[in-house]
Amino acid sequence: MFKTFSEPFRHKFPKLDRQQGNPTGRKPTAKAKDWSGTLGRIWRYLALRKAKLTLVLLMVLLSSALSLLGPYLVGVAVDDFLEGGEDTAWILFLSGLGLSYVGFSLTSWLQNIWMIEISQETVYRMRLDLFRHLHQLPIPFYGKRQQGEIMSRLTNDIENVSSTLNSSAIQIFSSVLTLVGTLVVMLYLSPLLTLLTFLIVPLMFLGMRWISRRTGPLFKQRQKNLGDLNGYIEETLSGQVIIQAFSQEQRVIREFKERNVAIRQSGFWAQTFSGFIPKLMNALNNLSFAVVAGVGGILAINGAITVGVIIVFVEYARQFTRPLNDLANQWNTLLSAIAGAERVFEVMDEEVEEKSDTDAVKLDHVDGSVVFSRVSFSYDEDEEEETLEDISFEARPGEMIALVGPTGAGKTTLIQLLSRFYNPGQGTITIDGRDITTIRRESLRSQMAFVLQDSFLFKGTIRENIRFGRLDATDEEVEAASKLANAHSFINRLQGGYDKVLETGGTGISQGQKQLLAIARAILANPSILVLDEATSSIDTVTEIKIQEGLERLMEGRTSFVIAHRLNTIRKADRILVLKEGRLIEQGSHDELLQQQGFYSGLYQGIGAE
Ligand SMILES: Nc1ncnc2c1ncn2[C@@H]1O[C@H](COP(=O)(O)OP(=O)(O)OP(=O)(O)O)[C@@H](O)[C@H]1O
Repeated sequence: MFKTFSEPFRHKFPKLDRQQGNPTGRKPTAKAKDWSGTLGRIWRYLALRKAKLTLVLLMVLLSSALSLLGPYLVGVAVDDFLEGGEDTAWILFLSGLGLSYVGFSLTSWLQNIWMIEISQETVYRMRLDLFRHLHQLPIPFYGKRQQGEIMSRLTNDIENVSSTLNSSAIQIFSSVLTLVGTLVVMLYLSPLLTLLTFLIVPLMFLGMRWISRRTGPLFKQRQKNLGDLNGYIEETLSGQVIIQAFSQEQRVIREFKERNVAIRQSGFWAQTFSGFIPKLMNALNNLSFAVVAGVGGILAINGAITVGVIIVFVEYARQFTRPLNDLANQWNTLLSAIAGAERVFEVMDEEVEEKSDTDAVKLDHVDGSVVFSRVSFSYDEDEEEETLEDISFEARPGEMIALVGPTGAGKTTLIQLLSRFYNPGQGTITIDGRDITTIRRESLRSQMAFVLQDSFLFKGTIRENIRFGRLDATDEEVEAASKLANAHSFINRLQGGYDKVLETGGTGISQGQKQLLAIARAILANPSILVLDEATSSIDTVTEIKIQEGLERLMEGRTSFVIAHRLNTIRKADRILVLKEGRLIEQGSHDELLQQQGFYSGLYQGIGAE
């Protein structure tokens, strides 16, 4: 597990936008782009509640049968009346009709509540699977996407699936059943009138196909636009301070508008096209009604059928087109839910960080000797220039290694390779003589801790935030670590002390205090290897001295890699690695490097002159 995680570190990742290659060298996974595949996967979730689903299907079957019974009874009654049947038949007919309606309501109600239960369970599992999966994805994945966009998949898209399952799925099924049932009875009553009613089916089919070909991509586009907008909102809300500091409010609003307009447009066209469906169905309905009534009338006059049959038929013809109507209406919801589900499965198909190669080992303890041999790496496989080129060095247990070099030289990249966020293109990195690709990531990272410029703090008490370093630490251990980190006195001065609740990101406490907490966290974690990113921003001298002291205690006996900006730190380092344009151009102690009169000594004059 990670000990600390920081904003500056995370900000490195968006650079991946430019990356077309595959950072981990793994094969990209095939994405679910097909309907049947997506439906099949939704089905697998539904199938987990097979028993309930069977009950629902039973209710649908019953309610569909009962909905067919009503009109049939009306027809029988009309013929009976015209033929001057017995008075008591009315009582039977009325009670039959009443029972069929009550039964219909009851079965519909039951199928509804059971289906709600199934669909809630389904999306509950989907949400959980997606969330779990998100936490196994490699860091480069997050560099390629905005957080808000990912959140949109967890919320909007899953919600879409849920509401469709609640309403549409059952309706579609019951529509299909009613259709089949109606058809059978219609054929039995009059094959000719059935054939006439059927004439509208090809028209409906063609109309629907025309419309859904247009709405499908539009719904998908709308979901995508919604994701973009969410991403943008998340980004601008978390970047409020910078936005206001640079007076960029207007630009942000303008960019928001562009995204908002995109949603309006895709939403408008999707809704407009889908709005044609009920209109088309209505027109075709009326047409079929007129044909059946007209031809039926002629047949009745000629004595080919009874009036009762015409009444039943007209009712069935409507009943026949109603499920078709419902199907057409639910089609849109279904399309948009499939688009949502596809986006959810797309993330689930992202390959997780290899959990462990079969022969990868778990390390309980490492001494902390780190060796880079001839390591080269490029974020973009197609790029000729490598980000790191032929890097070799050794860090012995407990040594402090300073990484220096101009911006963009590759210091952070080197750390990312050491923590296995990326794998080297060439060469090997070993810890205690073991190639890190043969060590389980989790166990590798549990030997490391990071103290970065702006360590991330979660919403929770100060105690919980420090305990993040080691979850089973006692209160005494948390306080002891805080004392060593020089954080104890400032924590005690805060209202609530260790129980003060911090907001996400640690708003309410200063940069320096955040760093002291990060140091306490790292001390508690007791790692063998430390990564420190020295603060570049100015911190008041008193806090800075406290931080330095805390860091020194933390570094004692651990192999430390410090992205160093301060002369003080650099001078104390056992070895300084000087990076320039991805190459390790010099290494040695401060004095050795000065004697070489090379790049470092030039850099030193610069730092010294500051
Ligand atoms: N995730 C990424 N995707 C693509 N390129 C990246 C990524 N991260 C860094 N780079 C590029 O790799 C090079 C080295 O970057 P790196 O962040 O390692 O430099 P650095 O020495 O840590 O710089 P700084 O001192 O400014 O933090 C830079 O050219 C940078 O643009």
